[in-house]
Amino acid sequence: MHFTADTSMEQLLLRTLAANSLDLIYAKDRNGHFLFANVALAKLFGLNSPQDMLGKSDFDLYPDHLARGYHQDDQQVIDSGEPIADREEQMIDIASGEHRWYSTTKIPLKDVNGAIIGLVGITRDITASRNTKVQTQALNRELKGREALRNKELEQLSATLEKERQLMRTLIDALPDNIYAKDLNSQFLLANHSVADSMGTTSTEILGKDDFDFYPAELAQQYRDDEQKVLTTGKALLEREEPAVDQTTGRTRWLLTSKIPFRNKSGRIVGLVGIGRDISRRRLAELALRRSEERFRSLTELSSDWYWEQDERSTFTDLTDPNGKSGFNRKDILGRSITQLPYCEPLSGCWIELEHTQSEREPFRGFELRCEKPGQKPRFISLSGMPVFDDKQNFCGYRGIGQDITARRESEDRVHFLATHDSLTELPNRFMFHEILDVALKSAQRHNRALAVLFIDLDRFKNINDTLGHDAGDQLLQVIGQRFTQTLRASDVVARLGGDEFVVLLQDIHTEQDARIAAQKLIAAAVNPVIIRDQECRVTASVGICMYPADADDGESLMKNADIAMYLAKEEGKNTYQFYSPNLQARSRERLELENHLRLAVEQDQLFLHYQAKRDLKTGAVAGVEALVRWQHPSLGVVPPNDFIPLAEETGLIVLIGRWVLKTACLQSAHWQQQGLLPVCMSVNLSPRQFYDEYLIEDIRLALQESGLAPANLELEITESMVMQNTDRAIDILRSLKALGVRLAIDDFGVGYSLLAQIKQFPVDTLKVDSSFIRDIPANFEDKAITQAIIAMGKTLSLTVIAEGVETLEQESFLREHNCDQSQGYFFSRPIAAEGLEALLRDNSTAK
Ligand SMILES: Nc1nc2c(ncn2[C@@H]2O[C@@H]3COP(=O)(O)O[C@H]4[C@@H](O)[C@H](n5cnc6c(=O)[nH]c(N)nc65)O[C@@H]4COP(=O)(O)O[C@H]3[C@H]2O)c(=O)[nH]1
Repeated sequence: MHFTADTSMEQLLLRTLAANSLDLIYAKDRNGHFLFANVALAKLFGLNSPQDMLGKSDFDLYPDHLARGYHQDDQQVIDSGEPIADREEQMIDIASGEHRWYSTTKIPLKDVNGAIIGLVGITRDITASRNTKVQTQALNRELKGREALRNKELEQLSATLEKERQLMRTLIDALPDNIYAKDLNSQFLLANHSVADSMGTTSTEILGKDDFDFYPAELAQQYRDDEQKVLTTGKALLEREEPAVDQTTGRTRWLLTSKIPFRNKSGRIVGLVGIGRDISRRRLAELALRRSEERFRSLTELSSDWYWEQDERSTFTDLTDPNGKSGFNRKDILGRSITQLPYCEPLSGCWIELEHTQSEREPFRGFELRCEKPGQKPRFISLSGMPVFDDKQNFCGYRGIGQDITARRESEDRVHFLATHDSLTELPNRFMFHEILDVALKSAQRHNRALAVLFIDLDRFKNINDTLGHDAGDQLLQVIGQRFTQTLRASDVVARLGGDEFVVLLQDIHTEQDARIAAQKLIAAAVNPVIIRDQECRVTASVGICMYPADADDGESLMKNADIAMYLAKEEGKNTYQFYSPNLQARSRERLELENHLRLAVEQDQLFLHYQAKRDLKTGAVAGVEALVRWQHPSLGVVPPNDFIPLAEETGLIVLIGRWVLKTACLQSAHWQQQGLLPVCMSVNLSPRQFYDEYLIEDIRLALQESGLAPANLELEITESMVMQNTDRAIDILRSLKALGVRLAIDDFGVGYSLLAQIKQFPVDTLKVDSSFIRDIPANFEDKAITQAIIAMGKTLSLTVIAEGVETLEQESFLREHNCDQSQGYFFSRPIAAEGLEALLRDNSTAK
């Protein structure tokens, strides 16, 4: 079927549209022959008019393979009655030969009955849009691909970020430091476990809160102020040490805190990051260290110690000496070793020993040095040091302390001095003397030289000690000790053995004569008076000499033999010297035996009394009786008092003997009275020791009490010398005795040359003229004059005067003539036993 010219308006419009359409518009019959084609289609085939298309099929226009395809599509539309819409397909532009894309819609062409008579097709050149579409699709595809990629990347990134976030979180939570972030209001944006734990909360709960929610206000305010400063100034706060209170334990911890501002992209500060490291331990350690250092410093300041350090060459590198006790300036010692210390020398050991110790890197303790700077007192220091090693055990040097031990050393020297010297005289003591003697003996042996030991005992020293008191005695010993030392040569040694005993070592001597001269000098030195408390005190010295090697060849024997010789000198009358000789030893032994026997004598009642009567020169009657002690020695027979009283006095046994005499004499006198005899005064001798014995008064009181004797019938005889030494003390004792009611007599008067004025002070009743003045009467004019004077003096003082040792009628006549009150002596009566005297007393009683 063809379209005709008389189609309606509508057809016209369609034709116009179709003719002008750029799309290819066509209609085909059921066989595929074109019923209609518009201009655009005709142009496609290079035909001038669409009319040229009519009746043709695609096989006429297209290559077969294309035509077949189109034909199939056509048939499909015709057969199925279903249109093909917008089928895109590529077609060749026949005119240009180029491939172009078309979108084809084929719709079944129906007649008025609805029967399909062909098809209508519209094909639009969509090459451009297709290309655009393809491009767009490609672009989209690419975009999609990219998006997918990006999404993948984003996913990966986010996974990575999450991982990192987790990692970071784990990390910051695992860190022991406080890590947190805060916003501009100091509110927490982030906080790790450490922060949360210290605040007693959780990392989540903390968010949005600030320090005021957890800390005391003052502390929180301090934090806030710091943070605001960081946030406003933009300056980080770095490593500030600050306290923090642990909210769980309440414990104050110390944190080393840094707060750093952080900014957004535009550089504006939006918050801060904080890191706080717990430095409590470090601080405690520092505190402990500081305290330890302070302690060390204050102890160093307090102590007399100083502290030093040395390098590996053992030279000083440091000196801590806050009190300047070392006596060294730093510059004096830095760079020097101990052996190079100025003005110092070793005391203990020697430099080599110390150097060896230090080279062996061994510790040393108490290495003592003597330091003596010119013109200064020597100082003593002690150094102790320990080697110092580093972690790898490499030797780094020494460190140690120093101590000024001058005081200790001086006191040690003092102790040594005291141990070896007599504290009173400061002379060497017995111990020291033995040491010196041993050394001297060895030297004498080696050099074949002689030496001498002189034993000195002061005569009458005990008397002075007893009468003047111990202080005076001590003073005397000091003076005599000094004199002895000054008298001898520097090489000689004077020592004090104790009491009044001195010993001298003469070293450089050749003969006995040298020792003799020394002994004479010593005796002369002792004899010079010593003024003590304004009183002249005199002692003499008895010296015993023992020579090495002649008399002994060891120290002990030398001392012993010199002692024996000294006793001989005493026996020889004192104030003299005596050389040792072997027979002296026998005498000394005898003396020792006597002493032992005397002791036994007291215990075994070997002592007894003789009594000597005194005559009243006016009446001729017995005026009194003197008790005189005797010793009935088991083998020697009766020993006279002059043979044992001095020994008893020396050994102190006299006190016991005297007590016994007192008691016995009082009992005897009382006994005579009980026998009906007239009471006579009983005289008893007191020895110096006894006189000054602290129990004397008590002894007398007891003797009187036990015997019942009236005190007035007891007279105590004391010698002139006993009271003249320490008159004050003697007067005191005499007064105490007088207070007992007893009589007192001065015996042996005249030999001591006492002055009348002195005698006046003593509360005595009787003066006994010494027998030495009587002995040569009437021949000796002088003795007569002295006796006369003594009697006169006694009478002036209203004292009873009695003469001793009256042996002849002439003597007694002389005494009576010169108003002497009484006489005592062999002329009237010898000392006799109690029984004999009892008879005399009886006669005396009957005569009255
Ligand atoms: N040649 C001579 N001698 C005469 C004569 N008349 C008396 N005698 C002796 O002279 C001494 C007198 O005693 P004395 O001067 O106190 O001297 C006493 C006295 O100092 C002391 N003595 C005696 N008995 C004691 C005593 O009990 N205690 C103390 N402490 N000393 C005593 O011993 C010294 C000597 O005593 P005796 O040997 O008993 O010696 C006695 C006596 O026997 C005489 O006419 N011619």
